[in-house]
Amino acid sequence: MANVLPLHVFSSSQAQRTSSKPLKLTKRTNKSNTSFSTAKKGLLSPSHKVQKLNLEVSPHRAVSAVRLMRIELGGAFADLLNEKGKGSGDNEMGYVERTLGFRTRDLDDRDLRLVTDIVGGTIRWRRYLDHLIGSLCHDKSVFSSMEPLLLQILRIGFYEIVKLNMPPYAVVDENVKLAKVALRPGAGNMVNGILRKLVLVKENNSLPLPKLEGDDRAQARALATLYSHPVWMVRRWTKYLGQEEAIRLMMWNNSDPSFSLRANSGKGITRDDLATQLNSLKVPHEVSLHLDDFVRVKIGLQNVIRAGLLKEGLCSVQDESAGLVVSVVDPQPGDDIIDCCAAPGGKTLYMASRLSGKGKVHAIDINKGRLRILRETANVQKVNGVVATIHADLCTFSENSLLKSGKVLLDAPCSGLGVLSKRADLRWNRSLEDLEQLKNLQDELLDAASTLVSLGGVLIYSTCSIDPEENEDRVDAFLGRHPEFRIDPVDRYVPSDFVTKQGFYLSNPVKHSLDGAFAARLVRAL
Ligand SMILES: C[S@@+](CC[C@H](N)C(=O)[O-])C[C@H]1O[C@@H](n2cnc3c(N)ncnc32)[C@H](O)[C@@H]1O
Repeated sequence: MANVLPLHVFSSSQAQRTSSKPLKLTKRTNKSNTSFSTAKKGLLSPSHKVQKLNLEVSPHRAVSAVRLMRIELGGAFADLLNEKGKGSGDNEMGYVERTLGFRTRDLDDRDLRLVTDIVGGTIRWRRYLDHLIGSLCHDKSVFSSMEPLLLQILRIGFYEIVKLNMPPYAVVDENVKLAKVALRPGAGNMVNGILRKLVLVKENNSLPLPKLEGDDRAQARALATLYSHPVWMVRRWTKYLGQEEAIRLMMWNNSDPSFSLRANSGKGITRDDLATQLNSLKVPHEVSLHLDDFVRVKIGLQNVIRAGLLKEGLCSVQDESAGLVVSVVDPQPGDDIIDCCAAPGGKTLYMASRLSGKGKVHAIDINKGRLRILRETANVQKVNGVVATIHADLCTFSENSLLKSGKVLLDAPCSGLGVLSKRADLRWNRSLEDLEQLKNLQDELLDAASTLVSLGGVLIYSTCSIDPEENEDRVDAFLGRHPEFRIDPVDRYVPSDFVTKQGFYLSNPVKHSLDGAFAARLVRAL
């Protein structure tokens, strides 16, 4: 980290005496009005002469607490790639300084790993953790009016003790220190009291958790707390999958995600080349059983990012479930493909790499910024010669365009219910109402995309959802409106294990240990 300004090292006792605390945290009443102001302008200004360095607070906890605040306010993402892709340690400490008014020592690799684990885990387990915290506060109003930073510190402590099984008294001490320095001594005392109660009930094996009993509603509420998901998701999955399978799915969503890397054949990189690079970086990996260009990585993605493999376009992070959607499209050299909702380009770029320099992928998207990312990545990955971007609303574009193709992909906006293990915060940002709106949008986009399919051509409809109402039901409804289309079973394109009875592609997180994804091939009559 480039410390260009003189540092003033200070201790927690000094911190408590510091009168110009930059953080003003409002009381938490509900999520939507949660707010906190960042440091006073003076502390942010480049002319500020002294950075306060606190060596007593553990860096990963300070960074985690601030990141959790930012995620709740919508200013950050919880997934590994976003947090690490930015080169991160420096950025993160900058946020700590601007938010809390002090820096800690620089984050090392272990700290960065801990931040990832703690932030991801604390978000996934939020409902469970809040239930425990609320139960151990001496009265309900203490929890409901708790200030946001204090709550985040408690969630971190609870997660470390209950889910990471870290040495409890060290966790108590460290989080008390953080609360004292970042807030005030009284906050430290409160953290101390509640965490110590937790240690006691955990040691006695008497965590105050709900029992799975009563009617369906009561059981759904208990499961939602025990496995930390919104109640509506539990009810939906119980209805579609049964209780046991729903529990397995929630356990998958709460597990540490693994990532797949795609060797970029567009740049002449083979999977063997990628494996050699990973070996030299000491990143353990396994080759994909389903796709020639893919490897799976459980740990060490940080090393891959730091070594610049992504930046140089040698490989991309792409889940095999998304790669298999491209297999369903079956791009061949010389093809002209329309990708209707293309940005940020995961599938466009993989399809482009499979064209071996011949043909074109027309990448349409309504979002200019995401489309710019797609263009830049296509340049880096050296597939820009076969990618043309079109910034447009698919619905108006399809009304006015003469462009038609024998292969049209609609990777529709969806709930993302198949990718909850990677997108830790997504479960809390989705509602049943969103699902209804998305279904209408999916129908509209399907109708629009279908007009771009030439006679005898194929429309591939895909989502990263496992919800039948976004998948099979949308296809059924489409076929009802468009009798000129029929289902083309996907068994020629993906392993039989992924083919549903109706001939669709479905990757099931529990069964395949991949993200959930869906695709249907719909052929237009000649
Ligand atoms: C699921 S994402 C696509 C992901 C992409 N296919 C990939 O593999 O990286 C859905 C995309 O649809 C785009 N979108 C939503 N409504 C649209 C519309 N009316 N016209 C065109 N694009 C739209 C969004 O901007 C978003 O980028």
